[in-house]
Amino acid sequence: MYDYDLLVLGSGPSGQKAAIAAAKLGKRVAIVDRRDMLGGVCINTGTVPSKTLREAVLYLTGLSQRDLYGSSYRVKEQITVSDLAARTQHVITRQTDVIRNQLARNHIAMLTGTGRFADAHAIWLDGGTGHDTKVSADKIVIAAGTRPARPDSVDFDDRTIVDSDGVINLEKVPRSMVVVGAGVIGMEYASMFAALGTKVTVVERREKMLEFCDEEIVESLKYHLRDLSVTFRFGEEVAAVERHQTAALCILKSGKKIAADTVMYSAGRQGQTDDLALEAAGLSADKRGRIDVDTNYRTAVDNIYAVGDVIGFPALASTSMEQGRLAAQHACGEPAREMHELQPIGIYTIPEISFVGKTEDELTDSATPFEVGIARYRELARGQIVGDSYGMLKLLVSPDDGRLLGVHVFGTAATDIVHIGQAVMGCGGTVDYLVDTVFNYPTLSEAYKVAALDASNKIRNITRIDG
Ligand SMILES: Cc1cc2nc3c(=O)[nH]c(=O)nc-3n(C[C@H](O)[C@H](O)[C@H](O)COP(=O)(O)OP(=O)(O)OC[C@H]3O[C@@H](n4cnc5c(N)ncnc54)[C@H](O)[C@@H]3O)c2cc1C
Ligand SMILES: NC(=O)c1ccc[n+]([C@@H]2O[C@H](COP(=O)([O-])OP(=O)(O)OC[C@H]3O[C@@H](n4cnc5c(N)ncnc54)[C@H](O)[C@@H]3O)[C@@H](O)[C@H]2O)c1
Repeated sequence: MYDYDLLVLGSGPSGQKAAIAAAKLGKRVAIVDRRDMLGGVCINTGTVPSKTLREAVLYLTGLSQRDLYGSSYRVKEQITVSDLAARTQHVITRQTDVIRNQLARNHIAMLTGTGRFADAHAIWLDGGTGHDTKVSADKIVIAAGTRPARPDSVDFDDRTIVDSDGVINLEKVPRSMVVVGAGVIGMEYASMFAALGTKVTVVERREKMLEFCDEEIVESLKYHLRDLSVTFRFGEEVAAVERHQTAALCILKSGKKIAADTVMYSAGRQGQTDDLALEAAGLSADKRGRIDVDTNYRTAVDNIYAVGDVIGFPALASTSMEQGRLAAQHACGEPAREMHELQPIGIYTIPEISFVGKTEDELTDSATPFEVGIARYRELARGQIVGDSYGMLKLLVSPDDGRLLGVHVFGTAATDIVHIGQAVMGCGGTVDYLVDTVFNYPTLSEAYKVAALDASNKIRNITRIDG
């Protein structure tokens, strides 16, 4: 008899949902995580702190209100790190309490410490007492997540040269900053610091950034960030980052050197599998620490599952939660439907970006005909009311049957309103539904109707000409 029916390694979004799903099926469940890491990277160093920091930045700088009150409008003149940290700490504490409560009321045992495999049905729990405890389970779910990649060529000191974990603990708002890597993490933090008045330089190895997004929207983002004095260096690779007395020095392969108060290295992440003694369970990870799974999130060993960032793409809190739930259902022999293929992407840059479905480039590459319908926030009453003159919603519509092929949103509440398009697409709706629907007025959601009318008008014009 095992100690538990299901044991989860890691309490991030995927681990929590796996544990709760199994508990709801009446299983005896335990979840293991290190002290002070309840909620995982998501709550403690990643999603939640970064999104809270963004809200604090937007509020205190008054940036989103400047269209209405003038370019010098600010809520607070000198914004300090403690102004920003206060809000972040408050939200982390509250969210951790919520998670602790949810786990407790589902009778999930919380085991504190680092787990490593003893064999395929047991782990050693190192609680820091000097005496490891063996805990066994019928099924084990690995939800160990990732940590920032830290190459040897970068002289991290967690003060002037930081990764995305360290950036939330900076002692002061830097006057200048180099962001290495224009991925999602890099661009979200570049936006926040630029809004705070830091002179930001972004160095990116590729010629373009956020290539999976709509190109027009990425162009708009670059325009806005340049307006906040961000410099982009595309097609440039950082070879090394050195710490000096007064500043950090970023050395590019091209020979350029960039000095800055702070360097944030955000060029990828590494699966947290090196502490897991995977070989004791008959498992292994790839060189980026990721574990292979099948469509049911089962690893090469039948009773062991892996979910969340540790299995790689798309590595989002949103998808991780679903993976955890589905893995637990499968492990407990409970039938479940597959995750819906339509998954939204939300990027909390300033302004924010969100989309679902295909991009124009993808449709063009696959020779799929489409028409574009656009709504600009500045032409919506709500856009004027909230002072967003740059936002836009773009619908990509099939001229053959009116199906929505993609929805792309830029600006205020993009990450929320994208779900309207996702629901219509997911239910097989067409552009006609949006044309015929009455939306609350004044709202940003009304953009759907405006864009749908735009696309329908264009399709009708072509049909008239084409016969
Ligand atoms: C700066 C940043 C911003 C982000 N923003 C967003 C966003 O806006 N939206 C979004 O959807 N996603 C975002 N993400 C991604 C999101 O945070 C991750 O996808 C999500 O946290 C992954 O969840 P997970 O369940 O894999 O576990 P994680 O949250 O990675 O947590 C893993 C947990 O496992 C524990 N663990 C590891 N090894 C062991 C062991 N041996 N024993 C015990 N415990 C162990 C760790 O301590 C940790 O608590 C962001 C990430 C970062 C870094
Ligand atoms: N809003 C969100 O959903 C959100 C927010 C943050 C993070 N995340 C997730 O976190 C994960 C990690 O994000 P990330 O941004 O760290 O990784 P990433 O791999 O997406 O981006 C890293 C970037 O750094 C560049 N790069 C690598 N080495 C370089 C070098 N030496 N010099 C210059 N450029 C270099 C790469 O070309 C790449 O564009 C992603 O999977 C992302 O989905 C999601």
